[in-house]
Amino acid sequence: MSTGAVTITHITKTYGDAKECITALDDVSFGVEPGELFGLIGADGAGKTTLFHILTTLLLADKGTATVDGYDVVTDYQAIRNTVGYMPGRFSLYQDLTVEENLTFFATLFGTTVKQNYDLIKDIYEQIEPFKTRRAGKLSGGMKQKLALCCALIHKPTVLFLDEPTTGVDVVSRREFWEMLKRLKQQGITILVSTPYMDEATLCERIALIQTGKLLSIDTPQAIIDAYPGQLFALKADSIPRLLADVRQFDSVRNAYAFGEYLHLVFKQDIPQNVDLLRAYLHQKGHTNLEIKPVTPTIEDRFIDLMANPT
Ligand SMILES: Nc1ncnc2c1ncn2[C@@H]1O[C@H](COP(=O)(O)OP(=O)(O)OP(=O)(O)O)[C@@H](O)[C@H]1O
Repeated sequence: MSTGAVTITHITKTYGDAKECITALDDVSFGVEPGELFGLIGADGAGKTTLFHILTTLLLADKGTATVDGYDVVTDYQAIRNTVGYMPGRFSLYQDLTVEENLTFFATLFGTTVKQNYDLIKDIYEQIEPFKTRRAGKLSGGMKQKLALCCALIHKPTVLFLDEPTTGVDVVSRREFWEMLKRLKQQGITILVSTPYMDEATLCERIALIQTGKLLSIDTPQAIIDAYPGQLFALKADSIPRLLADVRQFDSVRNAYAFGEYLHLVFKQDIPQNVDLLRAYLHQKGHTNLEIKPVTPTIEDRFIDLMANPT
């Protein structure tokens, strides 16, 4: 038996046939510790759902092995189905059943009752209880999300998989949702959460950055930021689109991209003359109200850099 809450070893998964083959996961290996709040961060199509489907035994990998709570995803799939909680990206709820009917249904599926495990969901359920006779299909996005989380928790799972739980949910509900995850973590539940939102990455203890089936980096959010190579600069001028086109032509620039109201830019090599030379070049190109300043990178900057220069 493996000791990690989740172990993934050389998992590869392709879809399609020899003529048109998509590699959704390409030799992915990593582990999640018991009780960890772990984030899988990647854009649409990165392979997050495929990995969750393999770990929740809904899909077989082509190659590699994986365990959840010590159980093998192939040979012990029944044990895994009883011990994990899974909140799929698209809502798993029965739209025609009411809030309480959905919850009772999921409890019954797992041979338990709402009463038996109410303690675990109490905080979350209390927020939707006033609407308990409302059909799930008539709930707001944030309320659906809370009900789906209650349904995924009602059998007291040891490992919880949440696939893009905050996609399409308003900012306040997103924040509340992450508060709920922290409280669940305090109860010892291992949580794997996938998200395309970079700001949510920093709320996890460790994260894996994934792009087109490949793991780009795995560490704590701070360590991933600290590994940013070189000094990052933010710059702006009166015409941002023209500024971007011009800096991309400048020989010593390694990467430049739009970031909020600024451009972010990193040089190929950090030398003291960089900024003066760039400023002179941009003045000569006719840019006005030019501002260039050093900034601290975010997870998103690191992700962009890793995507452009995978190691
Ligand atoms: N059943 C399928 N048949 C063919 N290709 C698939 C299938 N499911 C996923 N893919 C492809 O595999 C790749 C990974 O998809 P996956 O859904 O795992 O990514 P994701 O990170 O979860 O993104 P999303 O948020 O868009 O679901 C994508 O290129 C996707 O188009």
